[in-house]
Amino acid sequence: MSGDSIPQSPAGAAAQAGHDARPAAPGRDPLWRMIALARPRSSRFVLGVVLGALATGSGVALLGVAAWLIARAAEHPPITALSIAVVATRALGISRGVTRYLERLVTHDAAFRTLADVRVRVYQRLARTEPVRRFRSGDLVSRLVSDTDATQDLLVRGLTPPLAAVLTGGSAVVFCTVLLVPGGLALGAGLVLAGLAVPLFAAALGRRPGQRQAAARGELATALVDTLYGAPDLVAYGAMDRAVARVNDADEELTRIARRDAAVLGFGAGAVSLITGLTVWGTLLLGVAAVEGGSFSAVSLAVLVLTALAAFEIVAPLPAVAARLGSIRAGGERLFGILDTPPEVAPPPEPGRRLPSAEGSGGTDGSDGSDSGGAVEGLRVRSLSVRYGPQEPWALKGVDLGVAPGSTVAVVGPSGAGKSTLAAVLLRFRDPDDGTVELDGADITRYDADEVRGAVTGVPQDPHIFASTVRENLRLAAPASDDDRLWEALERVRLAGDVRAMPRGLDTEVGSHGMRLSGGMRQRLALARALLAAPRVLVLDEPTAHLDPDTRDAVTDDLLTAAEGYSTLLITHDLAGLERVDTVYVVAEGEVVQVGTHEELADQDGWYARALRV
Ligand SMILES: Nc1ncnc2c1ncn2[C@@H]1O[C@H](COP(=O)(O)OP(=O)(O)OP(=O)(O)O)[C@@H](O)[C@H]1O
Repeated sequence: MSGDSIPQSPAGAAAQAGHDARPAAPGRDPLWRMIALARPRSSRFVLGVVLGALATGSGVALLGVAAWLIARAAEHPPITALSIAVVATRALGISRGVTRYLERLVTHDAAFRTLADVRVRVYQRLARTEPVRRFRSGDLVSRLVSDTDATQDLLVRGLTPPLAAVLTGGSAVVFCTVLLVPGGLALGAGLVLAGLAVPLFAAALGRRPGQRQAAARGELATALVDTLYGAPDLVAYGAMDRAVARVNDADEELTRIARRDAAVLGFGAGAVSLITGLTVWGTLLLGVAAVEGGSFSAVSLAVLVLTALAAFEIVAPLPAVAARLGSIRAGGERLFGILDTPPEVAPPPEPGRRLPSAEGSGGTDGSDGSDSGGAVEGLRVRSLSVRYGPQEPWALKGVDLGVAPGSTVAVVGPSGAGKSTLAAVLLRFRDPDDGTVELDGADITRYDADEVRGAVTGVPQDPHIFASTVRENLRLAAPASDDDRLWEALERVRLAGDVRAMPRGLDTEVGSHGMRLSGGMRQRLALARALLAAPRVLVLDEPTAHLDPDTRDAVTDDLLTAAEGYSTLLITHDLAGLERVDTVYVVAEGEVVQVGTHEELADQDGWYARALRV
């Protein structure tokens, strides 16, 4: 069959399309998309804007009333003429504090709740693994922490204060215009300049450094994580100085950006102060002229000028917020870089559907029968073809193989033959482009990845051992397991003796990445963990790839002994121990080229016999 002529199954085509797409670019500005994340809490944010407007409005009104009170008091009126203003001053002073407190409470509460939703979405996306493999670890941490926090920054500082400023600023302008039209217009012009023109300019100035800031933070985190985790190798190869220099470079870049950021902030604050001064002077001069003309009272002049002065307090924080929009937008882009990462496996047609039980061998799940008709027990791979992109060569081409219940099957072949691709399909990390994989008669692409991984599990080439105790590493697979079950699993993989000899037994800390264990012990621990999950099929993907030749044979032997009774698929390029497996499939360039027992293949002319002789 010509590789390119293999037709694609719907699931494969969907996954292919998803895989080939770069992180989806929905075309909308990340700032709007971040604001849209807050939609479920929109009523709280609206309440926050109203409270913010009341707080700033109280502040402006307080100064206006205070100005009236002082100016009117200078005319020595009867005390009753001042009593309402005295009460109003007290009331406004209290309401300013109370509404400000409530505004902070409501908007922060809404922002933190939104942030919690966003973090859950990001973690759920990461749990589907594609982003974890696509991004470097330090960069990923930076995306998880700082870039997710950018959403909070936008919602708390970038959303409610400008909207509250529009409400209060507009009211102040209307009030001042009612007092004195030229004064109100001057205030309006000043507020537009300070609250709109300066922030827009600050946003334009801050856009470039802001964009670079998020990436620079990611670069610094990546350089740090690489240096810390790679320290032994860096020291061994004398490359530590270069790694530290990379960290320094990233740090200097971040400092340069912070300096530029500070300059933009300084410009914004200075420009607002200048405009405030000029506008207040302008209203004062216009007011004085009106007083001299006899059309305006001296008391109103005091109110006009102090109201104008107070109104600028509303817009003063806006340039700083605007200057940060560049880095917030860049943080949003990086955040959506994770959320938009396309899935490598298509979602099943009926999410949440359970795999039919092994005893039922298909047909018990109420399916339409297409994945249970003529069901065979165990794992069955039929005409499986996979490639990593429409232009890529086929990694697997029309592969057929089966693992009967309780049997052990090995897939062997040279590097690049497609063995790991097969493991990825079986564990539902990739979809077939053509063909099917059936577990006890059920097509695995019709089930959620988690459901499939509960039934097909195993030991990857480089299993992750968590920086915790032996017990916790084991209980990851079966949290309810008691110690007897854990010891049973350890006995089975021949690790119990080693763990008993450890100072704290099951409570021994194994170190980061299991560094306090030998390579063989790590593989055994990973297999014990897989056995505790009680899978229907065990997939051992090159379980001894990282071990030295002496340990390799013993570990393979022990793993095969431990896996006895399970349906086991051993993927390996190492032929040691294969006399113990029931069937060996030889894969080369994505195709099955030989099938048989070890003895049969050893007698045949072919890759297997040649590899045995090496
Ligand atoms: N993520 C990927 N993107 C593109 N091509 C890939 C990817 N992973 C594997 N391939 C290609 O698919 C083919 C099969 O690779 P695979 O890793 O499955 O082989 P393998 O037999 O497991 O090799 P090894 O023993 O060296 O791991 C190779 O040509 C490889 O270059």
